[in-house]
Amino acid sequence: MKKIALVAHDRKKDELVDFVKEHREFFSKHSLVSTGTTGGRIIQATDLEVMRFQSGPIGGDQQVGALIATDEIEAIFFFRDPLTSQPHEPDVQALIRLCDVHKIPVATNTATANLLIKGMKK
Ligand SMILES: O=C(CO)COP(=O)(O)O
Repeated sequence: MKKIALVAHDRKKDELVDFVKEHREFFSKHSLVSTGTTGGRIIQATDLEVMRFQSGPIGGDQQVGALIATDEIEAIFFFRDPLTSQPHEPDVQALIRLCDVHKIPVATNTATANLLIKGMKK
């Protein structure tokens, strides 16, 4: 089974946690991976099983990217903070770029995330 990746910048973590809680049943049927801090928050809030990588700024985004490159990711929910500059912005861009290279659906906000879940349920 391919994996779903869950990633959120600090000011978007509450939104992603709420989103995962709202769609707990859907996410419970998938294999989940996450960057370090985001994954910790989701585990704490939901009891879902999540494989955690390093925190984003120290390589976690690149670890998710590596799974895209090896065709192990089905979709990414990456709630980005568009109003705060990130020290690892090149890693963020690289992750989004790899989604486009490999045609992996990536939802960067709740509106798209809801549509993506609808599409994946079919
Ligand atoms: O920085 C991130 C995505 O770019 C997320 O990393 P954390 O989940 O470790 O905060």
